[in-house]
Amino acid sequence: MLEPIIAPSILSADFARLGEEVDNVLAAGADWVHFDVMDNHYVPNLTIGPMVCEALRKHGVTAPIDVHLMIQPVDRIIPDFAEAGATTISFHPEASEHPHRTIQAIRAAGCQPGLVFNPGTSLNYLDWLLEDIDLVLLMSVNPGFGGQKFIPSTLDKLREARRRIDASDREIRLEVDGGIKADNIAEVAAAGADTFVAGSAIFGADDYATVIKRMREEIAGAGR
Ligand SMILES: O=C(CO)[C@@H](O)[C@H](O)COP(=O)(O)O
Repeated sequence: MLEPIIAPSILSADFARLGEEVDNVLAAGADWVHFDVMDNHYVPNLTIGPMVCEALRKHGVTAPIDVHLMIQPVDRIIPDFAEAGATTISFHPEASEHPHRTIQAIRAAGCQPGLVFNPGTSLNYLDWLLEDIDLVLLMSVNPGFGGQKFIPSTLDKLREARRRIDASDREIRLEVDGGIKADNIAEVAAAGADTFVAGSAIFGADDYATVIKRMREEIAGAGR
């Protein structure tokens, strides 16, 4: 099992003070910055794009930026995000007409490709794509908004994704996103996740360091 990664979703940060918020959450012990891109087409909300990613890099953010594309079409924005400093770029396979081509485009742009699965999307896309990606992201809410409740069937799906990843000899991260809190992160870790996105649970806390520390303790105690 890979070392756990905590990736706060900046969707729940104060956008008026984004650079400071990202600095604070990284200083509080976060590993990655989770960057949610919504287009008001594939999902019913509109957020941020490559210019904001580039602005965070110019601000001095050196931590990995984990870009989650909730957009359709997917491919034409990939070079822009790569140039803006994205580390991983994950997309929803059903939003791309040619998911394998999209994965190749992300890799060719110098980023790590990931596939994202909505609660209702089958893992069957992994049958022929797992060996080409570096990250599997399971949504534990329907994408579009922060602050939603964790969907419990994600636990079985995580176990199935873990089984598939363990059958591969490549290093592939298993990320989970949606309704992750200090109170449920242990069961999510026990089900096989190694990378944890949390928005409201971290940015809604008075003290980011305390909640991140508690999350790490819960993960460590989960008997992974
Ligand atoms: O991608 C999304 C929502 O579409 C997530 O990254 C949320 O931003 C997570 O927020 P919380 O459920 O942790 O508040």
